[in-house]
Amino acid sequence: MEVRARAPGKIILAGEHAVVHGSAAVAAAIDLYTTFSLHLLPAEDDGGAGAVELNLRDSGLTFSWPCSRLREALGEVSGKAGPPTPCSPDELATMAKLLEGQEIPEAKIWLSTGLSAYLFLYTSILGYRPGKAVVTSDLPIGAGLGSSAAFCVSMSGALLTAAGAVGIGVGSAAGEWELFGKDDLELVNQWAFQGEKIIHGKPSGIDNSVSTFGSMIKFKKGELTNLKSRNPVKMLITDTRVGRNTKALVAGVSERASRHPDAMASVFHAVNSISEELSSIVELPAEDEVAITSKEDKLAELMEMNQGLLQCMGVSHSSIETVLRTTLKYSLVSKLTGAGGGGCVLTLIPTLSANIILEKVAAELESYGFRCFKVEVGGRGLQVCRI
Ligand SMILES: Nc1ncnc2c1ncn2[C@@H]1O[C@H](COP(=O)(O)OP(=O)(O)OP(=O)(O)O)[C@@H](O)[C@H]1O
Ligand SMILES: C[C@@](O)(CCO)CC(=O)[O-]
Ligand SMILES: [Mg+2]
Repeated sequence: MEVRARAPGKIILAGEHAVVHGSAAVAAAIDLYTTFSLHLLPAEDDGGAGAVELNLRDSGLTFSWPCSRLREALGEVSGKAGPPTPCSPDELATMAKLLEGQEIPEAKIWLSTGLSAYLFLYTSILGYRPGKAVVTSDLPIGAGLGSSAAFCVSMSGALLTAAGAVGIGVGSAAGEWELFGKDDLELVNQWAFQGEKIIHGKPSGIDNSVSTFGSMIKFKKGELTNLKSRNPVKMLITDTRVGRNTKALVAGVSERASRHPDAMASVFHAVNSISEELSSIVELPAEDEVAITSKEDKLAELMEMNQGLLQCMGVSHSSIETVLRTTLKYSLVSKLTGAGGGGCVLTLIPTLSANIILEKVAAELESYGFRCFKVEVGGRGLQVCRI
Protein backbone atom coordinates (compact mmCIF):
# COMPACT_ATOMS: atom_id res chain seq x y z
CA MET A 1 0.00 0.00 0.00
CA GLU A 2 1.30 3.44 -0.86
CA VAL A 3 -0.10 6.78 0.24
CA ARG A 4 1.13 10.35 -0.09
CA ALA A 5 0.10 13.40 1.98
CA ARG A 6 1.09 17.02 1.64
CA ALA A 7 0.63 19.83 4.15
CA PRO A 8 1.37 23.55 3.75
CA GLY A 9 3.61 25.88 5.69
CA LYS A 10 2.17 29.08 7.12
CA ILE A 11 2.74 32.71 7.90
CA ILE A 12 1.65 34.38 11.12
CA LEU A 13 0.27 37.85 10.42
CA ALA A 14 -0.07 38.72 14.11
CA GLY A 15 0.23 37.13 17.53
CA GLU A 16 3.15 34.68 17.55
CA HIS A 17 4.50 33.90 21.03
CA ALA A 18 1.62 35.78 22.71
CA VAL A 19 -0.64 32.97 21.40
CA VAL A 20 1.28 30.50 23.60
CA HIS A 21 0.18 32.65 26.56
CA GLY A 22 -3.51 32.78 25.60
CA SER A 23 -3.67 35.77 23.22
CA ALA A 24 -5.34 35.60 19.81
CA ALA A 25 -3.19 35.19 16.69
CA VAL A 26 -3.86 35.26 12.94
CA ALA A 27 -2.21 32.78 10.56
CA ALA A 28 -2.61 31.70 6.94
CA ALA A 29 -1.52 28.70 4.90
CA ILE A 30 0.99 29.35 2.10
CA ASP A 31 1.57 27.43 -1.12
CA LEU A 32 4.81 25.76 0.00
CA TYR A 33 4.35 22.13 1.06
CA THR A 34 5.97 19.25 2.87
CA THR A 35 5.17 15.92 1.24
CA PHE A 36 5.27 12.62 3.09
CA SER A 37 5.04 9.40 1.04
CA LEU A 38 4.58 6.10 2.80
CA HIS A 39 5.07 2.64 1.36
CA LEU A 40 3.67 0.24 3.90
CA LEU A 41 4.92 -3.34 3.68
CA PRO A 42 2.60 -6.17 4.67
CA ALA A 43 3.12 -7.32 8.26
CA GLU A 44 3.24 -10.99 7.19
CA ASP A 45 6.26 -10.28 4.94
CA ASP A 46 8.09 -9.04 7.97
CA GLY A 47 9.30 -12.34 9.42
CA GLY A 48 10.85 -10.24 12.20
CA ALA A 49 13.43 -8.84 9.80
CA GLY A 50 11.50 -5.80 8.52
CA ALA A 51 12.41 -2.20 9.26
CA VAL A 52 10.87 1.23 9.64
CA GLU A 53 12.73 3.58 7.32
CA LEU A 54 12.76 7.36 6.83
CA ASN A 55 14.37 8.98 3.82
CA LEU A 56 14.81 12.76 4.08
CA ARG A 57 15.33 13.28 0.39
CA ASP A 58 16.29 16.98 0.48
CA SER A 59 19.23 16.33 2.78
CA GLY A 60 20.07 12.93 1.24
CA LEU A 61 19.79 11.16 4.61
CA THR A 62 18.14 7.81 5.33
CA PHE A 63 17.43 6.41 8.79
CA SER A 64 16.32 2.88 9.54
CA TRP A 65 15.23 0.94 12.63
CA PRO A 66 14.66 -2.84 12.64
CA CYS A 67 11.10 -3.55 13.81
CA SER A 68 12.51 -6.03 16.34
CA ARG A 69 14.69 -3.26 17.85
CA LEU A 70 11.68 -0.93 18.14
CA ARG A 71 9.61 -3.66 19.81
CA GLU A 72 12.42 -4.40 22.24
CA ALA A 73 12.81 -0.70 23.17
CA LEU A 74 9.16 0.34 23.28
CA GLY A 75 7.44 -2.86 24.42
CA GLU A 76 4.09 -3.87 23.04
CA VAL A 77 2.27 -0.98 21.40
CA SER A 78 -1.21 -1.47 20.06
CA GLY A 79 -0.80 0.62 16.93
CA LYS A 80 -4.09 2.31 17.70
CA ALA A 81 -5.42 5.06 15.54
CA GLY A 82 -8.06 6.69 17.72
CA PRO A 83 -7.42 9.92 19.62
CA PRO A 84 -3.76 10.19 20.63
CA THR A 85 -2.14 9.79 24.00
CA PRO A 86 0.75 12.21 24.52
CA CYS A 87 4.35 11.03 24.39
CA SER A 88 5.39 10.45 28.03
CA PRO A 89 8.81 11.61 29.31
CA ASP A 90 9.88 7.92 29.48
CA GLU A 91 8.83 7.33 25.86
CA LEU A 92 10.66 10.49 24.82
CA ALA A 93 13.83 9.23 26.51
CA THR A 94 13.43 5.91 24.67
CA MET A 95 13.05 7.74 21.31
CA ALA A 96 16.25 9.64 22.07
CA LYS A 97 18.03 6.32 22.79
CA LEU A 98 16.78 4.92 19.49
CA LEU A 99 18.51 7.81 17.71
CA GLU A 100 21.87 6.95 19.25
CA GLY A 101 22.72 4.33 16.66
CA GLN A 102 21.78 6.61 13.74
CA GLU A 103 24.35 8.66 11.90
CA ILE A 104 23.02 12.20 12.20
CA PRO A 105 25.61 14.66 10.84
CA GLU A 106 26.73 17.14 13.55
CA ALA A 107 25.63 20.07 11.35
CA LYS A 108 22.09 18.57 11.18
CA ILE A 109 21.71 17.60 14.81
CA TRP A 110 18.51 19.69 14.89
CA LEU A 111 16.90 16.84 12.94
CA SER A 112 16.83 14.77 16.16
CA THR A 113 13.53 16.19 17.41
CA GLY A 114 11.91 15.57 14.02
CA LEU A 115 13.16 11.97 14.04
CA SER A 116 11.76 11.44 17.56
CA ALA A 117 8.41 12.82 16.39
CA TYR A 118 8.51 10.39 13.43
CA LEU A 119 9.26 7.37 15.63
CA PHE A 120 6.53 8.34 18.10
CA LEU A 121 3.84 8.92 15.48
CA TYR A 122 4.78 5.90 13.38
CA THR A 123 4.86 3.37 16.22
CA SER A 124 1.83 4.86 17.99
CA ILE A 125 -0.31 4.70 14.85
CA LEU A 126 1.04 1.67 12.98
CA GLY A 127 2.77 -0.35 15.69
CA TYR A 128 5.72 -2.27 14.28
CA ARG A 129 4.53 -2.68 10.68
CA PRO A 130 7.54 -2.35 8.37
CA GLY A 131 7.40 0.59 6.01
CA LYS A 132 9.42 3.15 4.07
CA ALA A 133 8.70 6.87 4.22
CA VAL A 134 10.11 9.56 1.96
CA VAL A 135 9.90 13.26 2.89
CA THR A 136 10.48 16.27 0.64
CA SER A 137 9.76 19.91 1.39
CA ASP A 138 9.53 23.28 -0.37
CA LEU A 139 9.89 24.98 3.01
CA PRO A 140 13.07 26.29 4.59
CA ILE A 141 13.46 24.22 7.78
CA GLY A 142 13.58 26.08 11.09
CA ALA A 143 12.89 29.49 9.53
CA GLY A 144 9.47 30.46 10.90
CA LEU A 145 7.28 29.12 8.08
CA GLY A 146 5.94 26.18 10.08
CA SER A 147 8.18 23.43 8.68
CA SER A 148 7.76 21.38 11.87
CA ALA A 149 3.96 21.59 11.66
CA ALA A 150 3.88 20.75 7.92
CA PHE A 151 6.14 17.75 8.68
CA CYS A 152 3.88 16.53 11.54
CA VAL A 153 0.61 17.14 9.66
CA SER A 154 1.69 15.44 6.41
CA MET A 155 3.14 12.54 8.42
CA SER A 156 0.01 12.12 10.59
CA GLY A 157 -2.21 12.34 7.47
CA ALA A 158 -0.31 9.58 5.68
CA LEU A 159 0.08 7.31 8.72
CA LEU A 160 -3.59 7.56 9.73
CA THR A 161 -4.66 6.88 6.11
CA ALA A 162 -2.41 3.81 6.00
CA ALA A 163 -3.92 2.65 9.31
CA GLY A 164 -7.43 3.03 7.84
CA ALA A 165 -8.36 5.53 10.58
CA VAL A 166 -9.16 8.31 8.13
CA GLY A 167 -10.20 7.93 4.54
CA ILE A 168 -10.33 9.52 1.17
CA GLY A 169 -13.19 8.69 -1.22
CA VAL A 170 -13.20 5.10 -2.52
CA GLY A 171 -13.69 6.40 -6.02
CA SER A 172 -10.66 8.68 -5.91
CA ALA A 173 -8.23 8.17 -8.76
CA ALA A 174 -4.63 7.23 -8.03
CA GLY A 175 -2.34 10.29 -8.01
CA GLU A 176 -5.15 12.83 -7.48
CA TRP A 177 -5.01 15.13 -4.45
CA GLU A 178 -8.06 14.70 -2.21
CA LEU A 179 -9.33 16.56 0.84
CA PHE A 180 -10.40 14.87 4.09
CA GLY A 181 -13.72 15.50 5.83
CA LYS A 182 -13.84 17.65 8.98
CA ASP A 183 -13.75 14.78 11.54
CA ASP A 184 -10.77 13.17 9.83
CA LEU A 185 -8.96 16.53 9.77
CA GLU A 186 -9.65 16.92 13.51
CA LEU A 187 -8.06 13.54 14.22
CA VAL A 188 -5.01 14.27 12.05
CA ASN A 189 -4.63 17.64 13.76
CA GLN A 190 -4.66 16.05 17.23
CA TRP A 191 -1.90 13.61 16.28
CA ALA A 192 0.14 16.33 14.56
CA PHE A 193 -0.08 18.40 17.74
CA GLN A 194 1.57 15.54 19.66
CA GLY A 195 4.41 15.60 17.12
CA GLU A 196 4.72 19.39 17.45
CA LYS A 197 4.98 18.97 21.23
CA ILE A 198 8.03 16.74 20.75
CA ILE A 199 9.64 19.34 18.43
CA HIS A 200 8.52 22.60 20.12
CA GLY A 201 8.13 21.78 23.80
CA LYS A 202 5.10 24.03 24.37
CA PRO A 203 3.30 24.75 21.09
CA SER A 204 0.04 26.69 21.06
CA GLY A 205 -1.33 24.48 18.26
CA ILE A 206 -1.73 27.34 15.77
CA ASP A 207 0.84 26.01 13.29
CA ASN A 208 -0.52 22.46 13.03
CA SER A 209 -4.11 23.79 12.90
CA VAL A 210 -3.52 26.15 9.98
CA SER A 211 -1.45 23.51 8.17
CA THR A 212 -4.26 20.95 8.61
CA PHE A 213 -7.26 23.16 7.82
CA GLY A 214 -5.62 25.68 5.46
CA SER A 215 -7.15 29.10 4.69
CA MET A 216 -6.67 32.07 7.05
CA ILE A 217 -7.56 31.54 10.69
CA LYS A 218 -7.80 33.33 13.99
CA PHE A 219 -6.61 31.09 16.81
CA LYS A 220 -7.05 31.63 20.53
CA LYS A 221 -6.68 29.11 23.39
CA GLY A 222 -7.07 26.16 21.02
CA GLU A 223 -10.20 27.62 19.35
CA LEU A 224 -10.04 28.19 15.61
CA THR A 225 -12.15 30.70 13.64
CA ASN A 226 -12.04 30.67 9.85
CA LEU A 227 -11.49 34.15 8.39
CA LYS A 228 -12.95 35.06 5.04
CA SER A 229 -10.21 37.23 3.62
CA ARG A 230 -12.10 39.43 1.11
CA ASN A 231 -9.10 40.80 -0.79
CA PRO A 232 -5.86 38.99 -1.60
CA VAL A 233 -3.13 39.73 0.92
CA LYS A 234 0.22 40.07 -0.85
CA MET A 235 3.30 39.29 1.17
CA LEU A 236 6.96 39.19 0.30
CA ILE A 237 8.85 36.72 2.46
CA THR A 238 12.51 37.31 3.23
CA ASP A 239 14.50 34.46 4.69
CA THR A 240 17.41 35.99 6.62
CA ARG A 241 19.03 32.53 6.56
CA VAL A 242 19.85 32.95 10.23
CA GLY A 243 19.15 29.57 11.84
CA ARG A 244 17.06 29.43 15.01
CA ASN A 245 15.03 27.04 17.01
CA THR A 246 11.39 27.58 17.97
CA LYS A 247 11.63 25.51 21.17
CA ALA A 248 14.41 27.72 22.61
CA LEU A 249 12.71 30.98 21.56
CA VAL A 250 9.36 29.96 23.08
CA ALA A 251 11.15 28.99 26.32
CA GLY A 252 13.01 32.35 26.30
CA VAL A 253 9.75 34.32 26.12
CA SER A 254 8.26 32.26 28.98
CA GLU A 255 11.35 32.97 31.10
CA ARG A 256 11.02 36.71 30.41
CA ALA A 257 7.32 36.47 31.34
CA SER A 258 8.18 34.86 34.67
CA ARG A 259 10.80 37.58 35.39
CA HIS A 260 8.41 40.45 34.52
CA PRO A 261 4.87 39.05 34.87
CA ASP A 262 2.97 42.35 34.90
CA ALA A 263 4.85 43.99 32.03
CA MET A 264 4.65 40.88 29.87
CA ALA A 265 0.94 40.38 30.63
CA SER A 266 0.40 43.90 29.23
CA VAL A 267 2.46 43.05 26.14
CA PHE A 268 0.42 39.87 25.55
CA HIS A 269 -2.80 41.84 26.10
CA ALA A 270 -1.73 44.44 23.51
CA VAL A 271 -0.92 41.67 21.01
CA ASN A 272 -4.35 40.16 21.61
CA SER A 273 -5.98 43.49 20.68
CA ILE A 274 -3.82 43.74 17.56
CA SER A 275 -4.79 40.23 16.41
CA GLU A 276 -8.49 40.85 17.09
CA GLU A 277 -8.41 44.11 15.13
CA LEU A 278 -6.36 42.62 12.30
CA SER A 279 -8.74 39.68 11.93
CA SER A 280 -11.75 41.96 11.57
CA ILE A 281 -9.97 44.22 9.05
CA VAL A 282 -9.03 41.21 6.92
CA GLU A 283 -12.71 40.33 6.59
CA LEU A 284 -13.83 43.82 5.51
CA PRO A 285 -14.81 44.03 1.86
CA ALA A 286 -12.87 46.71 -0.04
CA GLU A 287 -14.20 47.35 -3.52
CA ASP A 288 -12.37 50.38 -4.86
CA GLU A 289 -8.78 51.64 -4.82
CA VAL A 290 -9.38 54.03 -1.92
CA ALA A 291 -10.91 51.31 0.25
CA ILE A 292 -8.14 48.83 -0.62
CA THR A 293 -5.43 51.35 0.25
CA SER A 294 -7.09 52.30 3.51
CA LYS A 295 -7.46 48.62 4.48
CA GLU A 296 -3.82 47.89 3.66
CA ASP A 297 -2.64 50.94 5.62
CA LYS A 298 -4.44 49.64 8.70
CA LEU A 299 -2.97 46.15 8.28
CA ALA A 300 0.52 47.66 7.88
CA GLU A 301 0.17 49.76 11.02
CA LEU A 302 -0.95 46.75 13.07
CA MET A 303 1.96 44.67 11.74
CA GLU A 304 4.37 47.47 12.68
CA MET A 305 2.93 47.62 16.22
CA ASN A 306 3.15 43.83 16.56
CA GLN A 307 6.80 43.89 15.49
CA GLY A 308 7.54 46.45 18.24
CA LEU A 309 5.97 44.12 20.81
CA LEU A 310 7.93 41.14 19.48
CA GLN A 311 11.05 43.20 20.14
CA CYS A 312 9.80 43.65 23.72
CA MET A 313 9.56 39.87 24.00
CA GLY A 314 13.21 39.58 22.95
CA VAL A 315 12.70 37.58 19.76
CA SER A 316 13.91 40.02 17.09
CA HIS A 317 17.44 39.80 15.65
CA SER A 318 19.90 42.12 13.92
CA SER A 319 19.18 40.38 10.58
CA ILE A 320 15.46 41.04 11.07
CA GLU A 321 16.19 44.68 11.91
CA THR A 322 18.17 44.97 8.64
CA VAL A 323 15.13 43.74 6.69
CA LEU A 324 12.88 46.23 8.54
CA ARG A 325 15.21 49.17 7.79
CA THR A 326 15.61 48.16 4.14
CA THR A 327 11.91 47.78 3.43
CA LEU A 328 11.14 51.05 5.25
CA LYS A 329 13.28 52.86 2.64
CA TYR A 330 10.53 51.83 0.18
CA SER A 331 7.80 52.84 2.68
CA LEU A 332 6.97 49.19 3.25
CA VAL A 333 6.18 47.67 6.63
CA SER A 334 7.60 44.35 7.80
CA LYS A 335 7.41 42.08 10.80
CA LEU A 336 9.04 38.81 11.75
CA THR A 337 6.88 35.72 11.31
CA GLY A 338 6.93 32.53 13.37
CA ALA A 339 9.28 32.29 16.31
CA GLY A 340 11.77 35.01 15.20
CA GLY A 341 15.42 35.08 16.33
CA GLY A 342 16.37 35.09 12.60
CA GLY A 343 14.31 33.07 10.13
CA CYS A 344 11.70 34.78 7.94
CA VAL A 345 10.28 38.31 7.78
CA LEU A 346 6.97 39.33 6.15
CA THR A 347 6.62 42.51 4.12
CA LEU A 348 3.15 43.70 3.18
CA ILE A 349 3.07 44.60 -0.51
CA PRO A 350 0.40 47.21 -1.34
CA THR A 351 -1.85 46.02 -4.17
CA LEU A 352 -1.54 49.21 -6.20
CA SER A 353 2.24 49.36 -6.35
CA ALA A 354 2.85 45.61 -6.20
CA ASN A 355 5.16 44.77 -9.08
CA ILE A 356 7.28 47.92 -9.35
CA ILE A 357 8.22 47.95 -5.67
CA LEU A 358 8.53 44.22 -5.28
CA GLU A 359 11.39 43.85 -7.73
CA LYS A 360 13.39 46.75 -6.33
CA VAL A 361 13.06 45.86 -2.68
CA ALA A 362 13.71 42.16 -3.31
CA ALA A 363 16.87 42.99 -5.28
CA GLU A 364 18.22 45.13 -2.45
CA LEU A 365 17.38 42.51 0.20
CA GLU A 366 19.06 39.78 -1.84
CA SER A 367 22.18 41.94 -2.21
CA TYR A 368 22.61 41.44 1.59
CA GLY A 369 22.54 37.67 1.16
CA PHE A 370 18.87 37.22 2.14
CA ARG A 371 16.52 35.07 0.05
CA CYS A 372 13.20 36.57 -1.08
CA PHE A 373 10.13 34.80 -2.37
CA LYS A 374 6.49 35.56 -2.99
CA VAL A 375 3.78 33.21 -1.76
CA GLU A 376 0.05 32.71 -2.27
CA VAL A 377 -1.67 33.29 1.07
CA GLY A 378 -4.70 31.42 2.46
CA GLY A 379 -4.78 28.30 0.31
CA ARG A 380 -5.53 24.65 1.00
CA GLY A 381 -4.57 22.60 4.04
CA LEU A 382 -3.78 18.88 4.17
CA GLN A 383 -4.28 16.84 0.99
CA VAL A 384 -3.82 13.14 0.42
CA CYS A 385 -3.51 10.85 -2.57
CA ARG A 386 -3.16 7.15 -3.26
CA ILE A 387 -0.25 6.25 -5.45
N1 LIG B 1 11.16 18.19 6.21
C1 LIG B 1 11.58 17.88 7.44
N2 LIG B 1 12.27 16.74 7.66
C2 LIG B 1 12.69 16.43 8.90
N3 LIG B 1 12.51 17.19 10.00
C3 LIG B 1 11.84 18.31 9.84
C4 LIG B 1 11.35 18.74 8.57
N4 LIG B 1 10.75 19.91 8.71
C5 LIG B 1 10.86 20.23 10.04
N5 LIG B 1 11.51 19.27 10.72
C6 LIG B 1 11.80 19.27 12.17
O1 LIG B 1 11.32 20.50 12.69
C7 LIG B 1 12.40 21.29 13.22
C8 LIG B 1 12.21 22.76 12.86
O2 LIG B 1 11.09 23.20 13.56
P1 LIG B 1 11.01 24.63 14.21
O3 LIG B 1 9.70 24.65 14.88
O4 LIG B 1 12.21 24.95 15.02
O5 LIG B 1 11.00 25.62 12.94
P2 LIG B 1 9.81 25.96 11.95
O6 LIG B 1 8.66 25.06 12.23
O7 LIG B 1 10.36 25.94 10.58
O8 LIG B 1 9.45 27.46 12.33
P3 LIG B 1 8.21 28.03 13.22
O9 LIG B 1 7.91 27.01 14.26
O10 LIG B 1 8.74 29.30 13.82
O11 LIG B 1 7.14 28.27 12.24
C9 LIG B 1 13.67 20.72 12.59
O12 LIG B 1 14.75 20.92 13.46
C10 LIG B 1 13.30 19.23 12.45
O13 LIG B 1 13.50 18.55 13.66
C1 LIG C 1 6.23 31.11 18.34
C2 LIG C 1 4.91 30.43 18.08
O1 LIG C 1 3.87 31.28 18.61
C3 LIG C 1 4.60 30.29 16.59
C4 LIG C 1 5.63 29.54 15.82
O2 LIG C 1 5.24 29.51 14.46
C5 LIG C 1 4.88 29.10 18.78
C6 LIG C 1 3.49 28.48 18.89
O3 LIG C 1 2.49 29.18 18.84
O4 LIG C 1 3.44 27.26 19.04
MG1 LIG D 1 7.77 24.95 14.13
